[in-house]
Amino acid sequence: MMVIRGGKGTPPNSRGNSPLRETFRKNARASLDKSQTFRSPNRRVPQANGTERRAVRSRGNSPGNQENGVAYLSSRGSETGSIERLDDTGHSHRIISGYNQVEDNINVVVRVRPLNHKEVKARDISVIQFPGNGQILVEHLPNGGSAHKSKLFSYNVVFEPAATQEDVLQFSGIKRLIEMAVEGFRCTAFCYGQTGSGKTHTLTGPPKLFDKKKPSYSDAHGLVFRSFMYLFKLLNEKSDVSFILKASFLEIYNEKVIDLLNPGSARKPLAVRWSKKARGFFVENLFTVDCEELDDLTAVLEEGMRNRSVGSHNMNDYSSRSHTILTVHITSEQPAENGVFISRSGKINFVDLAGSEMTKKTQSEGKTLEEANNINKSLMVLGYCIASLSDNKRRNNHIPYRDSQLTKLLADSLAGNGVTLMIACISPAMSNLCETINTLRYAARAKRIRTKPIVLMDPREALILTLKREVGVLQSENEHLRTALHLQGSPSESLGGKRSASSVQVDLDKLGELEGPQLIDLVKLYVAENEALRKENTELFVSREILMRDQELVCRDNERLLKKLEEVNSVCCRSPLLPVKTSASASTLNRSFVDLDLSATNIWINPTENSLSSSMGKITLPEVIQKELDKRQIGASAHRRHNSLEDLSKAVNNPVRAKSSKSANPEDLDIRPPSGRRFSMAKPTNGRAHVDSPQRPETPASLASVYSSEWNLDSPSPTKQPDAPSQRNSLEKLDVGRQSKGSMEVFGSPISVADDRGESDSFLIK
Ligand SMILES: Nc1ncnc2c1ncn2[C@@H]1O[C@H](COP(=O)(O)OP(=O)(O)OP(=O)(O)O)[C@@H](O)[C@H]1O
Repeated sequence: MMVIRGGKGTPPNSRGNSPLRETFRKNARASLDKSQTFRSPNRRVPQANGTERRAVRSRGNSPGNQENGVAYLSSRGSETGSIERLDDTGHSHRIISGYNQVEDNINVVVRVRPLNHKEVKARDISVIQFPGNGQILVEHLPNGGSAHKSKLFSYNVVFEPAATQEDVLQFSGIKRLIEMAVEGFRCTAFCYGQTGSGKTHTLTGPPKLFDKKKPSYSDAHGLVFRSFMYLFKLLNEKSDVSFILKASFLEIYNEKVIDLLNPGSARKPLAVRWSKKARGFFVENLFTVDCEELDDLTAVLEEGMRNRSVGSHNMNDYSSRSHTILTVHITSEQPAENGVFISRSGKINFVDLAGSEMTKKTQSEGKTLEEANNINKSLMVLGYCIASLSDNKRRNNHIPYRDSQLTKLLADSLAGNGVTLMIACISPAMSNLCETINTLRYAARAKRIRTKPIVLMDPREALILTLKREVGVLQSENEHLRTALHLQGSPSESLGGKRSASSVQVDLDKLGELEGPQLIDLVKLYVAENEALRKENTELFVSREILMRDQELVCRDNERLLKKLEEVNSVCCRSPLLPVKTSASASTLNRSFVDLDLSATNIWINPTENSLSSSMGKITLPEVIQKELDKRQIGASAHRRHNSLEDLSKAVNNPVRAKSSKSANPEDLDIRPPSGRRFSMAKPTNGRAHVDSPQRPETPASLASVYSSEWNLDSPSPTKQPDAPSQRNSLEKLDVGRQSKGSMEVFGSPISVADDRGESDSFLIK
């Protein structure tokens, strides 16, 4: 298993000195050095003056993406262009041409192999022309009569017969695919074409390359090995990211999945199953090898190549008799903000499809014929799937992935969240015209398929990241509310003394090493802290709202009393008995809000109890009035109600239902039905809570009539007691019994109050 650990706070050189990393670097460097030998001999052409001229150059409007002076044809850009190579005689030959490509469609490139010895011997001619701009012109198509017609096809990139293996690596778009796999995408590169068209040659190299125990590196090495080297080069550059590589190699032979890394003497087939969790097919018990170094990946490739099924027929002496899939899983861990690591799981599949065969031409018989039939059948299913997926009308209908093992395993690459590159291999020979046209049509259809690439991220870490952000927001919001409400206490208190996730010092270097259970613990900690903060947040909002309501009631009562006083003064006395001045008037209270400058923050702050009580203290109320007020618990309510908040909060924070006998005092709440219409709760009778129906709303106006006593603040003698029964009822309604049972939810969640028979009703607190 390759682990290049990194993280915030760890100096790169200290990581670089780890023996594991040093081994990796040495190997990667050695392997990359070997890559120098891949340089095509005709890449630099000796000049008459003894200098060397670069043999690959761009022409026309080909992309200006220059690397070491070599023009690169981007397969994902919007440019069109071509690349030429100068031959030994100094003549230029175009080797590659490209056309702009639409993002997220399957990227299709075509490689045309040279005429082989057999074809040359048989004086076969090439029917392929290369007009440039990613186009292929196929000539000599039968036109029904004696004349011939031609057909033009367009692809992302076209590799002409002179293109080398290195050119395919550089210009096919495989490099971008590897980069995306490292970024967490699921990528697939697959070769398609008739038998003997050069699929295996393109992916892995010529036959017998892997027959030797220790193959020497050569120009002949195909795309897979070159991709491995590019992958390690990339990983080496990303020193701040840790990577874990794993590889598997399988073949689908006669519809049976065989593990090429662990075939066993009986070559027992493995089952292909559907994973509900991953929503995709997978091969059960497939051997997966941890790969620390490039050599490990190469060993996987060599082992698989040695174990795969190869046969001989008329058109290819080393014909693949199976479809092979080599997969490299790339898991990365990258430090993100707040000491959290982001994990991504990408992969890249290299798929070498067995070639379609015209059994008449290949003269297959017996075992080879059976193989050919299975190959053709599975390719036909693949063809159906591609045709359906490329047709906008049919792509949402049933796609027959389940009809072959191949399509099951390629389903995600074809239509899922992956990124796919198709390399269509064709023969230029006239004798293969029919198969060539079929392959080109196939490829043209595949080009129309759109995929939706997504990055796979570890959900636990994504969750940690989200929770951490949320905790931060809630903490600052709660801090703000606490300051506004003049409340003491730290968030840790609100967690009930529990350890908070934010207090845990996450060691960035060690986070990546955390095992599953430890990560789960961390997530749990964050969830707990998040919940506690939410609770606290709710409590603070409840406190604020209730204090506001209390204040409002006190102000209204005060105003009503003052109004009555004025009336009494004007009716009973010739001259006013008292200067109408109370420090607890609504205007005063409102002024105190202004003084606190809360309008700006839109946060209401309860005027300090001291200021309220001191101002109230200036007023000597008549005893009977004081009694009445005490009875109704007005004035002192702010304090009392504040105390009851604790209970209320407890009730609120307990699961939806909570006994109100201990928790909320409904008197302290302005309770409204869920519709928002306000109504009151009647005083409990015989221990029962009675809930008035919403059809009998109790408005602030009706509450205003509660205090109908007429009194003179200067005069100790009360003039009237509250007497009207309706008013008394209202008063009683206000003074809802503390014994009533109920349950509630605050702010958007219903509160229900149940009597001792279990009947309940729900409310919203505004
Ligand atoms: N671009 C090329 N340059 C030189 N030789 C090539 C090229 N492409 C293919 N060949 C040669 O053609 C022969 C057949 O190629 P290969 O085995 O790769 O075909 P294939 O498409 O994989 O066939 P099958 O489907 O039967 O496995 C091999 O000897 C291979 O080396």
